[in-house]
Formats: sequence, C-alpha cells, structure tokens
Amino acid sequence: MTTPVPADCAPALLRAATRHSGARCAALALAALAATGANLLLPAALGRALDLLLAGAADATRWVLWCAALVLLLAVLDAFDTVLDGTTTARTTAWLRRRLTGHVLAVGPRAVGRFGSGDLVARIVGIAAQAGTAPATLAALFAGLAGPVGAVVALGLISPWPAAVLLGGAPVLALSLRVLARDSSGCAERYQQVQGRMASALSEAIEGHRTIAAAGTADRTVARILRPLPELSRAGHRMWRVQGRAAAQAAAVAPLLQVGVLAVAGFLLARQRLTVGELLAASRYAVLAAGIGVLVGQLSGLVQARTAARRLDEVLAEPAASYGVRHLPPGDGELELRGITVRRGGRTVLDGVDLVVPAGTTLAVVGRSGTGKSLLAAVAGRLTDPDEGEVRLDGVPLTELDRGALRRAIAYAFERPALLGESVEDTIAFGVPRPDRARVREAALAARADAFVRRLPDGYATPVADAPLSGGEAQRLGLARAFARDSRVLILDDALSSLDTITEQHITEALLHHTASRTRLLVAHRASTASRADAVAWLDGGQVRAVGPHSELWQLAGYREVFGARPEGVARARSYGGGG
Ligand SMILES: Nc1ncnc2c1ncn2[C@@H]1O[C@H](COP(=O)(O)OP(=O)(O)OP(=O)(O)O)[C@@H](O)[C@H]1O
Repeated sequence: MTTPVPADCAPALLRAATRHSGARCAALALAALAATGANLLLPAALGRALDLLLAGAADATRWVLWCAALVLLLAVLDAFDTVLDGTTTARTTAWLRRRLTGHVLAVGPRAVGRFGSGDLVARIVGIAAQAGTAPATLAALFAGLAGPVGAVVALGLISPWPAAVLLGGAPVLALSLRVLARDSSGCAERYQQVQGRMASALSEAIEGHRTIAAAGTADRTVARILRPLPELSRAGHRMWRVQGRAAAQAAAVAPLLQVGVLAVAGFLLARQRLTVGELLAASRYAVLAAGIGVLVGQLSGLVQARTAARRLDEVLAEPAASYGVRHLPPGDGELELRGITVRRGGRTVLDGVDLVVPAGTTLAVVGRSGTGKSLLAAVAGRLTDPDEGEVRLDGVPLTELDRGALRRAIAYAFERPALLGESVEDTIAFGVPRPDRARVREAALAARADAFVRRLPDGYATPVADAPLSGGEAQRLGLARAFARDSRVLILDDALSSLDTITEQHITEALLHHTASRTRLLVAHRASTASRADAVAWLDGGQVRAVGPHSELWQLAGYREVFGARPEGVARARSYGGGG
C-alpha cells in the first residue's frame, strides 16, 4: 500500500521543519515501530502460550511471562510516544514561529500590505501550531502503516488464506484513504483562508476601535467581521463530512474483514490445519490489520498540517530585503539620493529624485500632503527600497551595507512611534547597541521627555502599558530614542507634528545642537521647522521642485502655498524671517 500523500509535493517549509526535528522524528518513528513490532509479536506469543497451556507443557509459564513483558513494553513505549509526540510538535511549532516572525519583520510593511496584520498573526500563532504537528503526525502515520502491513505478513506466515481475505479488502481501504487525502485538503485550505480573512477584519477593527465608536458602527463592524462565518461553517462541515465518510467506510469494511479472517481461520481449525493458538493469533492480527481505520484520523491531521504549512510557505515566499557585507568607511554621514523612483499602487510617487545632504547638515523635506515625503524618508534610511535609483551613505550604497552597520548608522523618529520595550527606559534604549542609562536620560532631556517621565508612577521604570501618554508625549519618547543612538544620520519623519509650537521649537534647537555632528533629514509640515534647517527640499509632483534655504524658497508663491493650509505655521515662518 502506498502513502496517499506523496513526499515530493510536501511544502518546502514542511520538509525543512521535518529536517529540523529529524532526530526526534526518527526517535518517534522508531518508538512507534518498536510498538508495532511488540504488537505483532504479542498475538504470536499469546497463541503459543495458549497452545502450550492447553497441552500442559512445562515451558508455558515462560511464554506467559513473555506476553506480560511485551504488554509492559507496549505501555512504556506508549508513554514515551506521548511525551515525544508533544515535545516534537512544540519544538517544530516554535521553530516555525521563529522563522515566520523573523521573515515577516525582514519583509516589513510589504508583508502586512499583502496579507494583512490579522491574517499574519493568525498564521504565526494558529496556523503554525497546526503545521507544527506535521513531523510527529508523519512519523505516527508511517508507523501506523507498518502495523497493518506487518499484521498481513504475520497472518500470511500462519496461513496464506486468511491473509488473502485481508488483502482482498485492502484496495477498498486504500481508495477510501486516497479520496480522504484529496478532498479534505481543499476543505482545509478553504477553512484556513476564511479564518485568515476574519482575523484581518478583526485586527483592523481593533486598530480602528475609536473611529468605529465615534461613528457608532460597532454593530455593523461586528457583522462585517462575522460575515464569512457561514462560509467557514460550510468549509468546516464539508471537511467533517469527508472525514466522517472515510471513517464510516473504514468502520464498515474493517469488521467485515475480521469476520472473513475468523471464518477462514475457523474453517482451517476444523480441518486441523490451524491450532487453537494460531486461531487466536490470526484473530488478533485481523484486528491489527483492520486498524488501518485509525489512519483516517492521522491522515486528516497530516492533510491539515500540510495545508497549514502551504499557507506559511506563502509568507516565506515574499522576498525579504537582502543586505551586503560592507561596513562604512570613516566619514561624517554624507547622504546622497540618486535617481530615486518609487511606484506605489500603480502610480509613480517619486520620479527620479536627486538629493544630497552634506555631512553634518540638516535638510528639511516639505511638500503637500501625499507628495511622497514619508516615502522619501523611508528610502533614505532603507526602510524600503526604491524601484530605481540608489542611496549612498559616505559613498557606500545602502544595499551593500551589512544589516547591523546600516541600522547603527541611521536612526529614525516617526510621527506615531511604536513604543516597544518593557519600561519607559527600555523604550528609549530600544535598539542595538543599547545605550547606557546616562545616555537615555540625556536623550530624554533633549527630547523634552524627562519631566513627564519623572512624573510617571515609577519614573523611567514605569511599564509602557501603564504609562498613559498623549500623542505629543509618545512622539517625544520616539525622539529620545532616536537621540540616544550614535548614528551618523538622523531621519525624522514628521516626528514633531504632535508637539505644541514652543516644545517643537525647543526640540528642534536641541536636535540641531544635541546631534550637531550628525546629518539630519526632517520631513516637516511647519514653516518654522523648515526655517531652522540648513536647506529645504521642496517636493512637488514626485520631483524635487527646488532646494535652498527656506528664506530663499519663501520668495516663491508655490512654496508659500505648501504651508498655506497652516496659518499659524505661516505666521511663525514670517516671524523667523521667512519674508513673503
Ligand atoms: N504601500 C502603498 N501602497 C499604495 N500607495 C502608497 C503606499 N505607500 C504610499 N502610498 C502612496 O504614496 C503617496 C505618498 O505617500 P507619503 O506617505 O510618502 O506622502 P507624504 O508626502 O508623507 O504625505 P503626508 O504629508 O500626508 O504625510 C500617497 O499618495 C500614498 O497613498
């Protein structure tokens, strides 16, 4: 009988996972094979013991003891199998989750864009756990097949006729298992897809809970999240029907085969071609061989694990950014962007942008909403790669830099920073290498975060989850995190937008003095921020419309209009000598 799931179509990830758990899988298969061997020996030993007892032979006791030893061995192997099965699955799942998590982070926002954050979480948590059962299930299935095959062989050694009865039923069972493998694969795939869609919708709703509450659409949102439920139910019912049908077929055929074997063996006993002990052994072998029905459950589990592994494979197929091996030569952080073109959603957002930020200077990037400022900031520090063009830092293309060297060289602060880490101090120190405590305090002072952090219940040791922070306070922690890094380049992507104008003024001053030796790229919406930079790059229509000091650009009506929607910004710009 061939295994209904050919190994050559196993997902690549599953093969890797099985290799990873190779030693444990081998131990599991060996234990299961040993149990199968003991199970096959037991009927023969029982039959022999019975014949010797009936004959009043002296060494009957020895055979009874053999039977007891085999029963004991089976109990030990069963316990061993249970522990090994559980730990193999847990280790494989952990390995899959590590690989997936690392890969998703390496791919970055593209992974979320393609799969959705909820679906990714569902895959890494639930689907990985399902896929993690594959190696142990495969080992169990392999050993599960050995039992019936061995039983048929053992039966054949007693007499070929009962074995022939069993073999006659084998094609029916094989066909049933094959249909099960084929049909349940499609159902499992559909089920997991629908689950992923629901997880995505739920994650979106949790992220947007304030908007949903404000719009009063909670009921509609719940209905939208649960809309795929009937489809999920249909896929589930189809899967259970397929499994139920296979189990029923196995349950119907197996006893018929056992009855057939017993009838033939009984006939042979009457003709004195079998002993009573051999009849007993034959009946137990028939039970073992008909135990192929147990494979229905194992095969369903394997099919679901393989389907799950395919879903994980899809995520791993999304290419991650690759890094070079170069390190930066001595330098002060000259940043060059050459011919940067970025396309998003079928549109060219940045179209051949050339920019140079001389070492130790500050360049502000301004432009109307949606002109690609954040995209440019992301490209400048290689958070995303351009479709065309190149970014160089001190003459080295960012793509050729070693990953650690790149991340040490460029620090970021964002408009809505993610506050990662256990405590507030951890949040500011987040990064490699970790800055020391004095550096964290100094950076917090520069980012005007020290005062409010000290007011928190446990100061810098306050868990972030227990620190209720305003948007501006969160931004200041993000800025402190960027200030605490020893980077050559500092990129602030709209990282001052939630600050009041006085705090923004203080922080910009601190930025220019605290990080004076660094090169700075600021995405700015306020004229006041732009006015403090050494130069401003004005983005318009995906291109750099002009580069120059703010006071010079301010002479251009189009440039002034960029800030036109922010009257207080315009007013402040004028007071900074923007002219007009
Ligand atoms: N992953 C993406 N898929 C599709 N379009 C995208 C993607 N990322 C960015 N865009 C589009 O690129 C354009 C530029 O976005 P970007 O965030 O860089 O603008 P911005 O100038 O920083 O805007 P704002 O000042 O409003 O923050 C926008 O129209 C945006 O919709």
